[in-house]
Order: sequence, then C-alpha cells, then structure tokens
Amino acid sequence: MPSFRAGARDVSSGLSGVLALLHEEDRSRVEQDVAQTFTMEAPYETRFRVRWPDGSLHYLHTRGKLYRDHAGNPQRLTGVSWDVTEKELAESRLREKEEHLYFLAHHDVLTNLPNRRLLQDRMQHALAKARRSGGLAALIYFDLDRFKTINDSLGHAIGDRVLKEIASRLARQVRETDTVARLGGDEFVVILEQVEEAEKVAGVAQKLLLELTREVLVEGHRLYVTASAGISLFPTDSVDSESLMKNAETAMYRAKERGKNTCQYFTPDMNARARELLQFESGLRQALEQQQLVLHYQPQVDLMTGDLIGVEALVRWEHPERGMVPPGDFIPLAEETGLIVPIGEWVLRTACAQSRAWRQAGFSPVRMAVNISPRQFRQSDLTARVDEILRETGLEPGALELEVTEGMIMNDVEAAIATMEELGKMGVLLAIDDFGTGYSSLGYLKRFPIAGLKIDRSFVRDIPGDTNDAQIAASVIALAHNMNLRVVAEGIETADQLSFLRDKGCEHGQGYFFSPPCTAEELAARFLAA
Ligand SMILES: Nc1nc2c(ncn2[C@@H]2O[C@@H]3COP(=O)(O)O[C@H]4[C@@H](O)[C@H](n5cnc6c(=O)[nH]c(N)nc65)O[C@@H]4COP(=O)(O)O[C@H]3[C@H]2O)c(=O)[nH]1
Repeated sequence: MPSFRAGARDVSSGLSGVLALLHEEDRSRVEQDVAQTFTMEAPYETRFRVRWPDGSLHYLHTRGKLYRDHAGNPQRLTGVSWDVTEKELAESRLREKEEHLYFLAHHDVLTNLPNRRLLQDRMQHALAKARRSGGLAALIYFDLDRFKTINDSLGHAIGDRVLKEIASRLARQVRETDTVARLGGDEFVVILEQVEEAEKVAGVAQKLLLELTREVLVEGHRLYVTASAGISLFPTDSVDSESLMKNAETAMYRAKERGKNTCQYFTPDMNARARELLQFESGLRQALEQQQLVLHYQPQVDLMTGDLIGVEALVRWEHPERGMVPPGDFIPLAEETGLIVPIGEWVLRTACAQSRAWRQAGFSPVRMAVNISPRQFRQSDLTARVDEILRETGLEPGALELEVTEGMIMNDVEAAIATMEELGKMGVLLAIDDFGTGYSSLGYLKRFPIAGLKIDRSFVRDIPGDTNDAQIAASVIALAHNMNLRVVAEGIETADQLSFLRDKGCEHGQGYFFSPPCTAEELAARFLAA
C-alpha cells in the first residue's frame, strides 16, 4: 500500500513523486484538489490513476491534510493513499454490465431501434412535455403491407435485411427529438414531439410512407415495400399513452381496409370503447361489494428438486356477464381510478387468511407472494395496513412476500427504500417483480432490502433460442447471485426453458410447465403436502 508523508519543505518533492506517475487525464483535477487544501481549511480527498514503474495502471484513493503553524503558514501536508484498483475495476465491470443489460432490454436487437419498453418511456416523456407546454404530440403507427410475402418467399434473412433498411429510413427522416421504435415484427411507431398543427402530421406520415416505397435492394433482389399508417393525437384523441397507442393502431387497421399504402387519422367513432370503459368502472366498484373477486394461486417450485416453495396469489374478477376477467383487463383501470387500494387490501387479507387456513389444516407451510400495485405502494399507511392484516389473520410476517416492480421503486428511490425497510423490519419478505423491464440501476439494487428477484416472463418466453433474451436471463441470475438474492423465473412453459434456467443456477420458477394459477382447493389437492 503506497503512502506518502511529507514535511512542509519536501511537500513538493513528495507530491511530485506521485504526480510524476499520475495518469495525464487525472492530473489537473488532482492538482486542483491538492491546491484547494492550501486555500481552504478542509482536508482533501481524491481518487486518481497512476502508472507504476512496471507499467501497470493502479487506482489510488488519497486522503490528506495540511497542518499550519501558529502564524497560519503551511507546515506539513500529510497524506495516505490506498490502492483501490480491485474495487474500482469491479465497479467499472458492474457499470459496463449494467449499461449493456440496459441496452439489451430497451432496444430491438435487429434494428437497434428503441423497443416497446423504451417507446413507452419516451411516450411518457413526450406527453409530459406536451402537457407542460400545452402543445400537441402525435403517434404514427406503421405496419408494413404484405411483408409476410417477402419472409415466406425469400426467407427470414432477407426479411430481416429489409426491416433494417426500413428502420434506418424511418430514423433518418424524423427530427432528433422524435422517436422511432420497433414494436416487433413489421410494426414501427414514430412519436412526433412539438407538433404545430394536427393537419401537418398526415404530411409527415405521407413523407415517411413515400420513403418506404423506394426500392430496397437486397442480395440482387429489387423489393418494393408499402405500409399503412394510423395517427393519433395528444391531447385531442386521448391523454394517456396506452389509449393513444390503441387509437393509432385502430386507425392503422382502418388505413389497411381503405386499400393500404395510406394513412388515416383516428376518429372517436372508430371504437365505442370509451363508453364501455365507463360501464366497466362502475361494475368494478360493485365487484368488491358483491364479492365477485376471487384469488387463484400459482405454485412456485424449487427448480432443482421440484418441491413447492411458495404460491403467488393472482386476482380474477368473476364478472356476472363476461365470465372470468383476467387482472390485466381491470387492474390498470383500478390503478387509474384508485380502486386498487381497497382491491389490493382485499387481496392481501384473503391471501394471508388462505395461507393461515392451509397451515391450520396441517399442510406444510409455503410462502405466500402477493402483488403490490404502484398506488398501494405509495400509500403512507401501507406498513400499518400490512401489519394489521397479519395480526388479524394470524399469519407470521416471514410467510408473506410482497412483490413490487422496478418502476415503483425507481419513481422515488429514497421513499421506496424507507417503505421497504419498514416492511423488512416487520419481517415481511420483498421481491422485485418483472425484473429487467424497468430501470433499476444495479448499484441501487444493493441498497434495497429485498430477498429476491423475479425474471420477467418476456425474457423467459423465447429462451434458449433467442440469444438476446438468453443472455439477459443468464446475466440477471448471475448478478442476483452476486448480491445474494434468490431468483424466481416467471412463465416457464417448456422443458427447454426449465433446463436452461436450471443450468444457469436459477433456483425457483413458476409457469404453465408446472401449473397455471388454480383455485385454493385445486392447489391444496394437487400440491400441498400434509
Ligand atoms: N403466458 C404465460 N403466462 C403465465 C405463465 N405462468 C404464469 N403466467 C401468468 O403470468 C402472470 C404472473 O403474474 P405477474 O407477473 O405478477 O403479473 C400480474 C400482476 O402484475 C397483475 N396482478 C394479478 N393479480 C394482482 C393483484 O392481486 N394485485 C395487483 N396489484 N396486481 C395483480 O396482473 C398480472 C397478470 O396476472 P395474470 O393474468 O394472473 O397472469 C399471471 C399468470 O397467470 C406461463 O407459463 N405462461
């Protein structure tokens, strides 16, 4: 561990020894840091690179202090340096992995364009900006016409080359502030920010359509591609990103019906969905009172032994006319309207009571996982409510695992950590759901008092065939293990997926391969051991 201590007179020579080895890029910063010690009373602390005489590069962390005599003249500058090379390299490897993982998770591998996930984020930003400025924003949804013919007749490799060309043509034609994303397949979306007049959007769409129709030359084939485009406008057609996308897609289908290679604005009569939604909302209010909500439970198993280690509670709505409504169809609406708070509380109480009932019936205890929604997570009395429900139902806190998503945490990291710490102190377990889809910095992950991560179903679906997803799943497992977190893979449907995950050391999983979510009675009969 190199160190230097120097008297006032040989300060310059002691320092110059170190300075002689300093990496050029760090020199002026270090000199400034040291010089500041002479002008300010505070000790200095700095980190820099040096090249040892044997040519190796090292990182030093130095802390130093200036001593003055009674008259205030500098007397001694002492400093101690630590070699922090290992730590620095480990941190930079982690940062690189983090950036690589982020890129993979937010871009389409074929075209390098933002994928659906990043598109959603960009849309939120564009809408927030338009909201603040009172301006317009537009979404153009493109779908290539008869693209399947190219794929089927010339093969996927050529199809891919065409998609890449289309992607770069679209990206070249829009402003830097606009976004071009690939939704997958032959669908692309363009977000136009700072739109001056609604009428001008069709002009942009036409220009893009024209650009796409230019001949594409691939391996000697002269190909002609056309597309259909649907336009929806913020705030004219809708104020939320999800319905803007739906509207643009609806308009795109109308453009296809009208004969392809054309664009179409969304109009309200295109769907009667709005009216339907209102009815749905009042129905959902009644659902709680009239006990139309039920919980299904999906087994979580140990991938090595096949043993049941937990269950995830998933809510369903037994609608009097529509039959069983999946949560994806009503949870977003419940979240928007605030109904999620009483619904979430009902779910938690019912799941805890069920878990306790199984124990009382003599079944071996298994962990109960319950989803917490963003709005629930932000409730200031969440911990108190959880505590009350645990007391009421008599379930021990360590038997309950709350699943939160990355997005919920990253919204306000400090507040989220405080809430998670309170829950952790009570003994409740926490897991991050849908991991990989959000923006968790892996650095932050260390600060979260969590027990495990769940790899999102979207990364499991195409493994082991999709190398991109396989790489993401493997990296998430390795990183989680580095941080002593256990991993649950979601959506395992095939033996190939299972063996890939098992090979990578993933300890737990759930999915149709083991069982779909089932009723409490079915679960007890099929999985619980007395
Ligand atoms: N394709 C496929 N799907 C599989 C497989 N295995 C499980 N699934 C489905 O994946 C979803 C897993 O739940 P999630 O990621 O927490 O995603 C949940 C969760 O975000 C939300 N949700 C469900 N119940 C609740 C709840 O009580 N409260 C809150 N806040 N959200 C809930 O709704 C989402 C969807 O729930 P479900 O429709 O029940 O869908 C469930 C489950 O049925 C598989 O092998 N293949």
